[in-house]
Parts: sequence; structure tokens; C-alpha cells
Amino acid sequence: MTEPFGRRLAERTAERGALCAGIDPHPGLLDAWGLPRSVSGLEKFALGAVEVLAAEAAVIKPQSAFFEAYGAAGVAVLARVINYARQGGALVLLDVKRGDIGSTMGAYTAAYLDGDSELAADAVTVSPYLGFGSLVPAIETARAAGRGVFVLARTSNPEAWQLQNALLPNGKTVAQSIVDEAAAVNRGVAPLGDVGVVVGATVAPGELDLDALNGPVLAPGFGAQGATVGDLRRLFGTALRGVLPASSRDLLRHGPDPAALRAAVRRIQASISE
Ligand SMILES: O=c1ccn([C@@H]2O[C@H](COP(=O)(O)O)[C@@H](O)[C@H]2O)c(=O)[nH]1
Repeated sequence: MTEPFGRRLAERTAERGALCAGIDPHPGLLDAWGLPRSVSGLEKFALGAVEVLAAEAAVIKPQSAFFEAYGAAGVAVLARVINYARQGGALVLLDVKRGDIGSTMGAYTAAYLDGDSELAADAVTVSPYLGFGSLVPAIETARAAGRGVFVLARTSNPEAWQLQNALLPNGKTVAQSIVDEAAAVNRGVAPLGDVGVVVGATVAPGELDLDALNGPVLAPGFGAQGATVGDLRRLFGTALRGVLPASSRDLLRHGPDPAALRAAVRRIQASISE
């Protein structure tokens, strides 16, 4: 039987720490690494980064958009990144933010969460803005395959608060209601449920009640978007149980020298676990 995602994540973070290392091949980072803005530059960047980071971090988060930008050849590089990250011992959280009506969501599920698709990851980010219920078949498929999803709840970007903090007729914010729906799926699962939420590290403390979630929290916004370790502690408490602080640009800028990148990831991991 396949080991559940939540359990695999709990084990991997206990071994390696909570940092989720993002692989975002921004054009500006390719320039900084002395690489061309081409498929060959993308490949050297992404494979160079994953070789170092997958041996260090519990979770690798490739940002699909930066691979899709190069068309089919870029997506082929993404498939190799997913494979290399696994070989390096990391879990892969593919940041694709998919969400659609049920029938179309089924096709996304086949691409990213089912069987042996070359783009299938250990978990993916999904958008609940067609209704949390539209994600339920994807969640069921993911769990049956030992995989997970991270549902966007309160994202790190400054434009998000108006929509995500809007009040529903039941008095909850949109973001809180998404957290509560995820909590309902995770109830009773040990040590950690398979349905995570995305809560930006840039969000103000006190907006959300995560006590009943019993699942992981992806916390982007740490580093390049301005959030610090202090912000993580204020937002999530000192234990940070199940919280995956995610950093992409602030980490990747230390390449291309593998030793410098390795030193940077270790430094950031140490600062989180202090
Ligand atoms: O709320 C969200 C959800 C996802 N992201 C993604 O995380 C990384 C952040 O990159 P940095 O370079 O560390 O800022 C990027 O892939 C975003 O698409 C997010 O930032 N906020």
C-alpha cells in the first residue's frame, strides 16, 4: 500500500527541516547565472539547482509557469526536474495552481496526480475558486495514490486580501472557509493530513485560525517578498508544525556555484529551525 503524502512529508521534514526550496527559473536569474534565456539555459539552471537542492531540502517546489514559458521543450525539462528531485531524496510539490469544472479538473488530475504521468508530483497547488467541491475528485485521486494537494487559501500577494478576506454569509472569510474545508478532509488523519493550504508568510497574524487544519501549510513570501523568520513565528507560532516556508529567488540568487547554493540552503534551514 502507498504511504500517505502527509506521513511522507512529516518524515521528510523531520529528517531535513521544513524549508521548501523553490525552483523558479526567472529570466533575470538565468542572466545572473550567466545562462542564455533559452531552453538550454533553462535546462542548465533547473538541473543545476535541483542537483544541489534535492539533496538538502525536504521539499522541492518547481514553478511550472517558468517551464511552460518555453513551450513543450520547457515542460520536458520540468519532467526531468521532477524526476531528479525524487532521485535526490526530496518530495516534489509542483506549483501549477490548477482549478476548473469537474470534467476538466479530471484531466488536470490525470496529468499531475495520477499513476505514472511524467508530470505527476508528490503534491500540487490547486485553486478553490470554482468551489472547494470541484477539487474533491482530485483530492480523492491524490490520496489514493499517496499524493497530496495544497489549496490556495490566503496567498502572499498584496492584491489578494480583498477577495480572500471577504466575508461569506456564514460570517467566515473566504480564506477561513477554505482552511475549514481542508480541515474537514484531514480530520482524524495521523500524523498529518494530505490536504494542505497555501498561506503567504506575508499575511498579517490573526487573520486565520489554523488550529484544526491537521495538514501542512505552504508559506511562500519568505525571502524575496519580504517575510522574515520572525514573521513566520508571529504568523504560525513557534513550533511551525506542518509549515513549509518556501523560498525561490532569495535562495537561487546564490548560484550557480553549487557550494555557494548549498551553503545558502543550509543557512536558511538553520535560521528556520533555530
Ligand atoms: O501565495 C502564493 C502562492 C504561490 N507563490 C509562489 O511561490 C513562489 C515564490 O517565489 P519567491 O521568489 O520566493 O518570491 C513563486 O513560484 C510564486 O508563484 C507565491 O509567491 N505566493
